[in-house]
Amino acid sequence: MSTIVLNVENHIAYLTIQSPPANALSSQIIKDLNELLDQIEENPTVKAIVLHGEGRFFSAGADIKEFTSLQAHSDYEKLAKNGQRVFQRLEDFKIPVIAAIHGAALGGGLELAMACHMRVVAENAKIGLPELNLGIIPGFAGTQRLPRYVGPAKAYEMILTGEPISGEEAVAFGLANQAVHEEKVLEAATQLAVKIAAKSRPTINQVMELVNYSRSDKFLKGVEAEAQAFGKVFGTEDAKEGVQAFIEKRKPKFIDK
Ligand SMILES: C/C=C/C(=O)SCCNC(=O)CCNC(=O)[C@H](O)C(C)(C)COP(=O)(O)OP(=O)(O)OC[C@H]1O[C@@H](n2cnc3c(N)ncnc32)[C@H](O)[C@@H]1OP(=O)(O)O
Repeated sequence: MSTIVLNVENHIAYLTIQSPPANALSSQIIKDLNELLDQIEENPTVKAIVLHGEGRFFSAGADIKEFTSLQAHSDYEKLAKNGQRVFQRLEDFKIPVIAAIHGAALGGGLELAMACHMRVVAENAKIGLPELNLGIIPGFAGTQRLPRYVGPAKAYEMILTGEPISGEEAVAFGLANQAVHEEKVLEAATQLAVKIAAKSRPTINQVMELVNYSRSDKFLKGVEAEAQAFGKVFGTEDAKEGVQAFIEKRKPKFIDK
């Protein structure tokens, strides 16, 4: 069964993605995340959140196998909008969220991590937006958040080549706060959360509200355009080919249509 588990300890809420083998973000996981945010919101003791994944990866992205169950452009657009809405809620949260990333944060996995406020990564983690390898485009606001962190030149390179960067590179480009050995990721994220949890909750809440104003006005427009484009791109032959090639574990043959 795929899910996310919530565990609150010493003012820190741990959200653990448990969806083997890749912690792929199915619609169910995104729904579960939204419900757990309701629970955290109702808990006045929580002052910091650590989001991590059980098993080999933080998350390898949206559930590619679930894509094959959808048909209409509007279904894919809805899938993108739903993920964007929950990730936006996370970014707007009044409690800081630290993503603890090991293994891989790819596609929707990185988009989820980018909606968090801080990222602690494994030095050897694979971090990227590989959607174009599937003949599709990012759909959970990756085209809007990645340039914000790494600047447009690196964002173009990462999205257009689909190639991941390492945790160490992610720190160098401003995408992550610190890179540590993969076995120390959760511990390092917890240490950061403990420092935050020592502060007064009203001051934490105020900072979360204020830093959000630094976002560009065009961000939400860009996010909406991305969801529409995500739906449209699924109408191409190349999207069908890319998704099928992933499932069949072979290289896609794109025909530019
Ligand atoms: C709006 C958002 C859109 C998106 O997010 S689109 C998805 C973007 N993400 C990706 O394209 C990443 C795809 N996955 C990979 O590149 C690789 O996988 C990894 C680098 C994460 C790991 O590679 P390796 O160590 O060689 O393992 P493995 O055999 O490829 O994967 C292990 C199992 O995990 C499943 N899996 C991996 N990623 C996904 C996914 N995103 N959705 C559904 N399943 C996934 C595989 O199929 C396989 O499963 P089995 O063991 O049954 O063959």
